[in-house]
Amino acid sequence: MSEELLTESRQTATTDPLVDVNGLKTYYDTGGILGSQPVKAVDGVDFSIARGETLGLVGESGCGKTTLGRTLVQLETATEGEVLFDGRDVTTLSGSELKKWRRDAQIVFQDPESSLNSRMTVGEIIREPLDVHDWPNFTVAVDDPKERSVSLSGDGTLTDDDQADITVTVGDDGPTVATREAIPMDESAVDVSTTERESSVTVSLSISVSSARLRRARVRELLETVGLQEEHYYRYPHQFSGGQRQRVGIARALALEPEFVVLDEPVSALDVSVQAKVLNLLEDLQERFGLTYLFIAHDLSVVRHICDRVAVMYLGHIMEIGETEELFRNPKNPYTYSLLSAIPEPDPTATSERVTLRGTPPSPRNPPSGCPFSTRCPVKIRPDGFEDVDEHAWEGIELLRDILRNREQRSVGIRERAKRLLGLETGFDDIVSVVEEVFTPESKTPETEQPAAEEMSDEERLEAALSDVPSNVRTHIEAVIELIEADEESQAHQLLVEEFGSVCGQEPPEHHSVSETGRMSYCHRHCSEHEEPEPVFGHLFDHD
Ligand SMILES: Nc1ncnc2c1ncn2[C@@H]1O[C@H](COP(=O)(O)OP(=O)(O)OP(=O)(O)O)[C@@H](O)[C@H]1O
Repeated sequence: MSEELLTESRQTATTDPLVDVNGLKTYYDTGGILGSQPVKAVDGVDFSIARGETLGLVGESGCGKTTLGRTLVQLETATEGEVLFDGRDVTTLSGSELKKWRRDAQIVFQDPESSLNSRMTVGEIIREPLDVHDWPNFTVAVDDPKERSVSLSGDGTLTDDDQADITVTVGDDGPTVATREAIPMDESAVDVSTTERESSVTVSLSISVSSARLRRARVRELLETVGLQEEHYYRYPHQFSGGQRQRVGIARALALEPEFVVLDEPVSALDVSVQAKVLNLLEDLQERFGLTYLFIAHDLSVVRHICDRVAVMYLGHIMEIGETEELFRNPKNPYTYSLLSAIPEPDPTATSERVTLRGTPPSPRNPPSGCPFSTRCPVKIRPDGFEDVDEHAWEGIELLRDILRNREQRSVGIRERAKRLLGLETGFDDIVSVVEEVFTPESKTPETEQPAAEEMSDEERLEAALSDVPSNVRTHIEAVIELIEADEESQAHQLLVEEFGSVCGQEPPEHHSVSETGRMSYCHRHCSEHEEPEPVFGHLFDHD
């Protein structure tokens, strides 16, 4: 497709949303006893997916991708917010209305091994949704050029939907019948007659083929559609390879002709050689049936290849969302940048700097206040007066604060928390050891320069660790140490927040438009007063 055409089709796509998500939250364990916090798996997201578009959803493990995908197809109940599907909020549907809508939105799971019932044949697996939904419903549309009132007798249900299973056209030479392509039924299986009056017409319909037979025929067609063979109908999942099993999962998802499909890591469990084939199949199916996809993935190169736009998720929030190529080439959000910088650069002469994120994301039970990424952000805004503190000392402050922040884990000792956060195997005996670990200048770490720690007093060890830390920082770190030694951990944390905190840890950011194509980024750095990023990370925002 030429560049121009691509742009044009994408512009058309974004003006016609099929799925429109507003303020969506999905929390788990909301009825927690003893005041325990819910898991805020999805914590207020807004985005839309255009008809025919593939939106990628990426982010570290546990950031809420699967929960978001499952909430969109109503396999999880939204705690708050709405999911508009063709303009209708599906979070409020229940009973038969919900069942009817489920046909339109399906999901393909990551692991075809565990998502397919091993005791059912492949045919039964694909047929199951058809049975559950009593497919086909034999909806009948009547096209009468004289536009008289129409009634139906015999088989079928009258509809004015242009996607009716059977269309009867009333004509001077008698009625003619057309069946929809997805119904594997010959027109000759429908016996139709009409009784016409001046202002009304009655259509009598008799269908001579059983639903069971049609379902079997539909399954055979679906097998072929996904690149399997008719004779696979009676085989069991264990007789197939991983790629074939995923094709079965895809056929099952397509059985009811959905408009929207959540693909939850559809190729992650497959051999690399098979991945491309399944991805090609998904692309072909999208084109053939006009499908809209939410494509959840870990593998960013796959996302870059297959998605029109990408949403980057962190701790239940969408940090950045926009057109794929633009976002990959020039990420605007510090988290997107960090995530992308972890991909090995194909061009060895490329100069962009890698950002290694420390530790793992915070728990969604206890997310940070302010920006969700604030505890790990490489370009977090500093408060006035500390702009010149060197990176190493500032990183020490952030680490110390993070160790103390995790109130949820208060039962876990400071030593253990430090160990988990820093990913170090060596233990920490006390706060002095922690301060030593996080603040000791790198130039002083070789053992030859220092007497062994056990030969030094605590004062000497702290002196060595904080020797390069500027006095305006050091005063506060010493106060923190005193508070921790007095068992006043939460006060120590409070002190760090008050002295070294900034807007990033205090207020949630806004979503800022960061490109002409409408890409959005959730970061305080886009506010005019904070636009000047620190020189060390200047390249993050100076990339065009
Ligand atoms: N049924 C559940 N009950 C309680 N917590 C849950 C449940 N399902 C998921 N979670 C939690 O919600 C958070 C988001 O999980 P989710 O599976 O949506 O993330 P993810 O980004 O899809 O992760 P992965 O990439 O590993 O699949 C995690 O902290 C997870 O432990």
